[in-house]
Amino acid sequence: MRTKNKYEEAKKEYKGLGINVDEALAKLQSYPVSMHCWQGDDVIGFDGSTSLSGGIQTTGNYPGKATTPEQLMEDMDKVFTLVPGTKRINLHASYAIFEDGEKVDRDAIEPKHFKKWVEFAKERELGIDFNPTLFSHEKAEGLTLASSDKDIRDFWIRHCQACIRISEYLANELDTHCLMNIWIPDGLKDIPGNRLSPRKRFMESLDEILSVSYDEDKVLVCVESKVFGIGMESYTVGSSEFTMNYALSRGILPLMDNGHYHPTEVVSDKISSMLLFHDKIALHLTRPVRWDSDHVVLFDDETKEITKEIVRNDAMDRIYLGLDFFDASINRVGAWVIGMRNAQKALLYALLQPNEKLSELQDQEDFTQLMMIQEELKTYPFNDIWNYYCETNNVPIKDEWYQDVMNYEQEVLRKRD
Ligand SMILES: C[C@H](O)[C@H](O)[C@@H](O)C(=O)CO
Ligand SMILES: [Mn+2]
Repeated sequence: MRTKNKYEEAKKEYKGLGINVDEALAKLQSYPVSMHCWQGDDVIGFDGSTSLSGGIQTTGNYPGKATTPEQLMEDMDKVFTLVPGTKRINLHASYAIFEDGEKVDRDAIEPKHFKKWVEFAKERELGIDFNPTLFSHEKAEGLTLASSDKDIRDFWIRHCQACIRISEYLANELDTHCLMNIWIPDGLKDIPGNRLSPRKRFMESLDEILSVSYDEDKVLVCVESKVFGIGMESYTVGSSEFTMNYALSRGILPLMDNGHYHPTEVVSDKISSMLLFHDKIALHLTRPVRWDSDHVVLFDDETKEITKEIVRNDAMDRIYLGLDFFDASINRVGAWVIGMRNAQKALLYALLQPNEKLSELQDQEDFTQLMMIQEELKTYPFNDIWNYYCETNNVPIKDEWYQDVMNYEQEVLRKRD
């Protein structure tokens, strides 16, 4: 093996800090990261919508976007050959696959519309996570689950109930849980005349959605908060306080997306508080640049701080991690690979921290040593461990994946346009 000698040397250095590298790698290997399908086609889906709404936006026009389920699956397969670790996939309801000219509206989708995804996942031993799609639809031009129009509310309630049935089907077929995340884009551009009523309607709609019977061990329903969206700058119905209180009071999971808070707030600082009150929580890993821009996840400080919180709080079995970005300005497969590899890298970085020692130093108020160790660790031979992990996972080391993506672009993506 090309990476073995350097790995053995690096292991000795980490051992000096009391870190068991083999144990860290074993933990990393089994921790699933859920890969969002929507990076591959700019959040468009296959159910007929042609433009993205809901106050989120993809920018860029890089060639080669997937426009069919087959193309999207082909691109995801390419990514899987280049990313180590255990993966799940995360689908939106708008990625339903209709066959033989059939087409139903979102409130009538059924498990059979996801049969091809189940086949795809089974062949690759992947779990599937799921999301109702309450945007990019004529009935989502105003509010959805919080609408003052009962017909609109009822349509989206039926949609979310259908999604619970589909999530249960996915969980049963794949013999693993399905995380079902509800995010609504409901909000107002300008100062509201009434903040309470839409939130009350949202609460009642959610209660009605959750009134269907389903296996709560298999379908993990969560609600994702947000602070603002494009065109909803002044008020979002599903605010952080709303979703936290709703999730806690109804025994479902809160989902925190690190693009969904005020710019100086960080999700890494929220995780420990949430863990004290919730058995399980979910995260969307993204990169907000000045706003919820959904840039590709990097190996940056906040990504590392988030993964450190997952690991050091001994919460790898309590925190469900998924990615959420969409960049159409660069090669979309490359974007996925970079984001997924960085999520894995950040988890590894977190697993290679002397957490007990750091905690002791904090309690002893030895802040100089605490800072010193954290800084010195930044130049430890982390890369030698990462390369070994990639090689043992049969995926390229270092930048060697890049040429593969470029060849794929020439041979597959550019032939699509
Ligand atoms: C497409 C996703 O569901 C969406 O990005 C949501 O999770 C979100 O973060 C909206 O800002
Ligand atoms: Mn999100």
